[in-house]
Amino acid sequence: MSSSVLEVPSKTFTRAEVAKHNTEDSVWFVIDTVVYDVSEFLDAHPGGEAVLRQVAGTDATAAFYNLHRHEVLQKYSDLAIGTIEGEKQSIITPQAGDLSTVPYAEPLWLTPQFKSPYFKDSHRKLQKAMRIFTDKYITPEALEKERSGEIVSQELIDRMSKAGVLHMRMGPGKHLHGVNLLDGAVDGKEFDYFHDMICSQEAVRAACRGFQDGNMAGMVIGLTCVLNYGHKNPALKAKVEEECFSGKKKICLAITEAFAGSDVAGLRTTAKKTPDGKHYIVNGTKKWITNGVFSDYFVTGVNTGKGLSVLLIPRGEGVETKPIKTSYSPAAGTAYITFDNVKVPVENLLGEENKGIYVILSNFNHERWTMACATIRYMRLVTEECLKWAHQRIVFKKRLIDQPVIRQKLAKMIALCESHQSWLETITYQMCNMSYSQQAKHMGGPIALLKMSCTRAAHEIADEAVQIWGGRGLTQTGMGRVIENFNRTYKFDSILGGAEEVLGDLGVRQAMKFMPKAVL
Ligand code: HEM
Repeated sequence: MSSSVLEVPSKTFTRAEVAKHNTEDSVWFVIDTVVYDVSEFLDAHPGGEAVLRQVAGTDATAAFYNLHRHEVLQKYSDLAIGTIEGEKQSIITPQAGDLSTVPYAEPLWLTPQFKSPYFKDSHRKLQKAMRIFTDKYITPEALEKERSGEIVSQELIDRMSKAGVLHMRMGPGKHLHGVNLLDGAVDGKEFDYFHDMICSQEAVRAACRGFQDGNMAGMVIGLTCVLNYGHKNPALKAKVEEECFSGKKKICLAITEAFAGSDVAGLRTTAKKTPDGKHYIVNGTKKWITNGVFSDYFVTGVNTGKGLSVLLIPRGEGVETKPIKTSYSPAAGTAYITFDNVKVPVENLLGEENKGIYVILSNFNHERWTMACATIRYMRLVTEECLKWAHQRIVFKKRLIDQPVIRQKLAKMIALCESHQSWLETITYQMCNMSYSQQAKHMGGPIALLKMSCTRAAHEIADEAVQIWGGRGLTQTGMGRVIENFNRTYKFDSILGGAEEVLGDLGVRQAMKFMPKAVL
């Protein structure tokens, strides 16, 4: 663990010296033994000048932590002028890659006193490397883009490509063989679903749900169809694979329409073959397409007369995308797409004509499981934030944690995190030990039920978290931003990739397939 304290100038002062700086021209105070000179910051302080003047010359530690996140002090470190003589900072400043020391903030397998049968050295190495990568590169950009609504930068995409992060997001497979994954944290041939789970769960810690989808989620669900069903046209498959993994081009999955959400059989976008049989002419619309705004390729569900087919459509004449305003950030690049007489070579058909349902279904389990990984980890992050806040927030002359009603809420949140993570790990273990066809037969139901259950749990956790945080849980900046983001966005996971109700029903119907014929 590399946690440390804030880096501040080495000069020391006595508390008596600090006390003198409570004048019109000079305002100093102490936070965790560090001396701050805010005389030039009074005008710029978002909380106003008066509150800073009220604590001038005193120890403002309790007042500060009642209102700010510790990271504020990292950001404004140039206000620190030294420390109090003979005293030491006690508040930990986390470093990139650190595990949290807050109870229940990490899954059990990452908590030193607990053991797990599932995780090997390569999982632990990957977790560490992925956390450093997320803390250093993903989180700072996520925070900026989530706010501005701009899409992910080419710089970050290039970095993810070079580090093999883009490749790993697609899950285990041949596309990882021979690729250098985070400086050798794991060999591509050994990469299993637990490594995959780690990548999802670490990246979500940036706590920016719109950016999280904007950060190549379209590729995770779209490129898979090309990898699994592009074999009829190996040259095109190789080209698209290379372009997407190198970050040069972006791809998304375009299935959903205004007419048909989870009901993929009801699609109205049509693809009709030209008389010479060389092209399809595509007409129709798509709605809520993640990354559609900036994608170069659209893996598109079309009606080919006798059924559903899937076409790889490059951006070009007749393809138009425009952003849709949703409750999460425009950073997700959510699009409304129109296809207007778009000419697509027949070689761009993925899988068989009229049998596109298999192409789409081929990735459903992985997509839903990935969403469960992320939701469960985001739930834990929210719980961690609540534990920290309850520990430091003082109201009615007591810390929140001293109120039994708050402890009840936290107990429920912790139990939901632990139970869903355990269930996820059990399912992941089965996936690691099954062939693709066994997974298709046995895991569709359990994964559907897991995703349904964790988005219900997310609903409970969002609700309790906002109650614990009050107005801050509804405020996009400052201390409660993680809670606000989660509360505003957890619903995406209960709709995307199959609505809760559809998945619950699927889980039970799948189970009934194995029901013994005998009356029990
Ligand atoms: C070096 C010292 C300080 C810095 C750099 C600082 C910075 C900030 C920043 C960036 C915010 C915006 C909200 C956020 O991002 O969390 C804020 C809000 C605020 N600050 Fe400070 N602050 C400092 C010290 C203090 C102290 C000592 C007090 C009170 C005695 C105080 C009272 C407030 C208040 C009342 C708000 C508004 C909080 C809210 O809207 O919930 N600040 N401060």
